[in-house]
Amino acid sequence: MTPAAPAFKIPLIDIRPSNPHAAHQLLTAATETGFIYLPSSCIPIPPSTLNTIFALSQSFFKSPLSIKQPTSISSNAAGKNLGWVAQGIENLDPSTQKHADVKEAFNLGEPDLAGNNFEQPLPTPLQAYEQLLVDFYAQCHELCQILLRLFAVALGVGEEWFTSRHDRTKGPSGTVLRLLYYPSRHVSAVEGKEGGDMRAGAHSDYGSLTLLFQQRGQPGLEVKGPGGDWVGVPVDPEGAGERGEGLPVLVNIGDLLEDWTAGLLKSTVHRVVFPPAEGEGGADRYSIAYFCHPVDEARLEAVPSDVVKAYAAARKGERKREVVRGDGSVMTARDHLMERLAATYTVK
Ligand SMILES: O=C(O)CCC(=O)C(=O)O
Ligand SMILES: [Fe+2]
Repeated sequence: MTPAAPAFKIPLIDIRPSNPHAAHQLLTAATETGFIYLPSSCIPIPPSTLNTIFALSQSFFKSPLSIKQPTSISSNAAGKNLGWVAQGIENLDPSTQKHADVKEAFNLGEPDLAGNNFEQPLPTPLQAYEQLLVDFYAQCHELCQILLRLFAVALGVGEEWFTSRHDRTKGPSGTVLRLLYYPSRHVSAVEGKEGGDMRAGAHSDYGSLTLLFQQRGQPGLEVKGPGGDWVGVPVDPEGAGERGEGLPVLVNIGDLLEDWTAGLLKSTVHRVVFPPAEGEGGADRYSIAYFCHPVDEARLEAVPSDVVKAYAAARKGERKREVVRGDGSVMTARDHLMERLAATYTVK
C-alpha cells in the first residue's frame, strides 16, 4: 500500500515579533505549500481601508464603458500594462483554455516616490481616494518587506538581503496592485460573452510575493496540490468574520522568488473557478492582488544561504528555470519578468 499524500493545508502564521518561530514557520510553509494565511491582526492594513477599496472597486467595475474606456490598457494614456483590462482580453492558461478568463481587472502601477500620486490616469470613482490608494500601496509594500526580512532570517542571510533589493528608492519595479472583478456566471451569460468556464486559468505568479485580499462569501481560488489535484482555498478558514475580525490575507510565493532560491521556495500553481451553481449562479467575486517585485535593476545573484546551497546541490538539473544564464551572467529582476511575460504571451 502506498502511503496517502499529506493533506494540503495552508497554514495560518502569526508574523508578529511576539512569535519567535515566525521566520521558521514561514520558511516551512513556503517550501511545502507556497501559500500562507496571515491573520488580519498582524498586518499593517486596517480592515476599514480594505472595505473602502473593495467598495471603490465595485463602483468602478459597475461603471459604464464611458468611465472605464479612457483608462483602458489599450489607451496610450494609461501606459504599458496599466489601467483597465476588459473582459475577454486575458487568458492565463491558453494551453488548455479555449476562452478568455471571465474577469475584469484594473492594474495600478507604483505611485511616485514622494507618495503623492499615481502616474497613470485614475477613473472617476477612484480619483477622490488617490491618497488612500497611495497609502494602501505603501502598506502592502511594508508587509512584503516584513515577510522578506523573515525569509532572510530563516535562510541565514543578512536581514536586509531581500529587502534592500526591493527598496523603492533604488528605482522602479514591476510591482502592480490589481483590482479584480469576476462576475457571477449569470451576469456573464446575460452580457452575451462567449461562455468561458474559468475565471482565471491555471498559472503561477511572476514576482517575489503576492498578497491576496478576498471578501466573505466570494470563494473561487483553488491551488494545485502535490498530487495534481485542485484544492479549494477558503476565504475565511477560521471563522474570523463571525468573530467580527478582519479576514486573513493570503500570501503566495512567485516564480522570481522560487527561481532565486533555486526552487526551495515554491511558486504554486493556482486558478479561480466559478462557485458551484446556486440560485442565480453564485455571487460576484472581487479580489485585490498586490504583486511585489524587486527593483528592476536588482541582480538575481545566488542567495548566500547554506540552506539554499544545499537544496540547489541536491536538486541540480531539476529546476524549472535558471537565474544565471549559460554564459555565467546574472539576470536582473527586469530580465526575469520579461522572460516570464514572453513565455506566457506568445502573441504580442
Ligand atoms: O482573484 C484571485 O483569487 C486570484 C487572482 C490571481 O491569481 C492573479 O491575478 O494572479
Ligand atoms: Fe495568481
